[in-house]
Amino acid sequence: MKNTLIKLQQICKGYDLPNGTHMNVLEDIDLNIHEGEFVSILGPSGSGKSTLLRIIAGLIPPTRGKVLYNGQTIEGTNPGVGMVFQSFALFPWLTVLENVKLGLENKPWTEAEKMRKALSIIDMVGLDGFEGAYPKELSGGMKQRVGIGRALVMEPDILLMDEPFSALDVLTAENLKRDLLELWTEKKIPTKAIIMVTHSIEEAVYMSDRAIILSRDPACVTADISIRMPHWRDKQDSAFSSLVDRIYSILTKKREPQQQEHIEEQKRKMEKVPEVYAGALTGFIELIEDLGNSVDLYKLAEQLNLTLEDFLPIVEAAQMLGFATIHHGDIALTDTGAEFAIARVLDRKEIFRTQVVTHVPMMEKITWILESKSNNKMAREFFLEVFEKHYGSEEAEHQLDIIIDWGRYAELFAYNEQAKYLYLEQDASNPLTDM
Ligand SMILES: Nc1ncnc2c1ncn2[C@@H]1O[C@H](COP(=O)(O)OP(=O)(O)OP(=O)(O)O)[C@@H](O)[C@H]1O
Repeated sequence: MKNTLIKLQQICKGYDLPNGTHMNVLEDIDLNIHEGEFVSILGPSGSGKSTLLRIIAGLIPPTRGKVLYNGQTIEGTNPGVGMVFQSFALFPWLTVLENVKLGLENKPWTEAEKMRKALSIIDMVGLDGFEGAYPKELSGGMKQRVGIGRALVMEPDILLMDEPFSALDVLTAENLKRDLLELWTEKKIPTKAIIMVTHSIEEAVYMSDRAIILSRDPACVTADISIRMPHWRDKQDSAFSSLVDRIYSILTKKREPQQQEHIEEQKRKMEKVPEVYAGALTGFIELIEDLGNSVDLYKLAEQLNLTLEDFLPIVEAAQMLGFATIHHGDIALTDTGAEFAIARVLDRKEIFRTQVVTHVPMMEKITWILESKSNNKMAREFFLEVFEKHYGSEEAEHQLDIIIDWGRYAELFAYNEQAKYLYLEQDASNPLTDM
């Protein structure tokens, strides 16, 4: 059995929001990372992937639970990790060499030793000749090479990477992935394990030995998948694409049929809606219909040139509203979805209305409130305050925008953009009546 480098024991993390409520982000995460593993962490946007990585790094403490590194509980920053950030996080006033050497500040090595190690790592990450350059003189890919060099120069046992390639263009990212993988697989670096947060399933399957998949609200580990193909992996290979499909299915898995109490609980909790406007959803359903009603999600995302982050909410919304189902990585329209795709505008709105009222409990509450008011109107601010109590202020704005968009498309209510209030359609003839 391989040595366990990192052990997460029942990690929970929550945040107190400014309005006095509490949001649980991570719940009871148990995870062991072993020597020799390259592990990817995948999950929907906002699920808590970065939070988990920061807890492993000791940059933020868990609310409950423990992180052990080599069997020792971590208090404060984890001495065994080096971290690479999506945004590179370089100091613009320092040269490449100075940025890299920064990682060595706390190492008990002589200045000459630090210099030797820094120059050697700069060479290894492909920046030989750029030691004296400043970040503004470098391309994005080169900046991230500095970011990786700064983490690796510390000779950390564990390299943590938070979406290290997502700020780079595709070719640059591919190039850097190959170079990093070469350092890792050919053991040119003493790193014992790598943990990478990514939105790209393909990247995870290409690079890592294990994919950990998180759910959302709060995040739990829903799957832990071994990736046993030897390097270098061929993305065209059927084993490669079937694994990508499998992970896609897990990430887009429709919720299991729920117990009545659970449904009631979700209603109370005001389940979040995916952040997708009705127009985008409609276009997506039309596209599936044009492609023959059923299509491989992974290939579709690739063809549309969308990242998982862009794509998942659309798929989630289509499932949530009963327009589509996912099976083995393929998305297929339901009968309602197929009917919606070819319906005329007014029929389409009616179908959308039925689906939204059935599947989004919040819609019924909003229309009920508007009906109950004698002037059939209510300020956006009122709903925002209610939403803030549940989601926090930033999320509340997004959620309300989507709910308003869906409600307007379904013609359940209208919205006055200038005066910022919701009102029932029959009031549309006189939208400026006093509130
Ligand atoms: N300091 C904080 N205070 C309050 N909420 C926070 C804080 N940091 C993160 N969050 C919230 O915690 C949740 C998880 O955030 P996190 O960045 O870990 O998710 P993620 O999966 O990495 O997201 P993404 O895929 O979009 O990068 C989000 O809802 C975020 O708004």
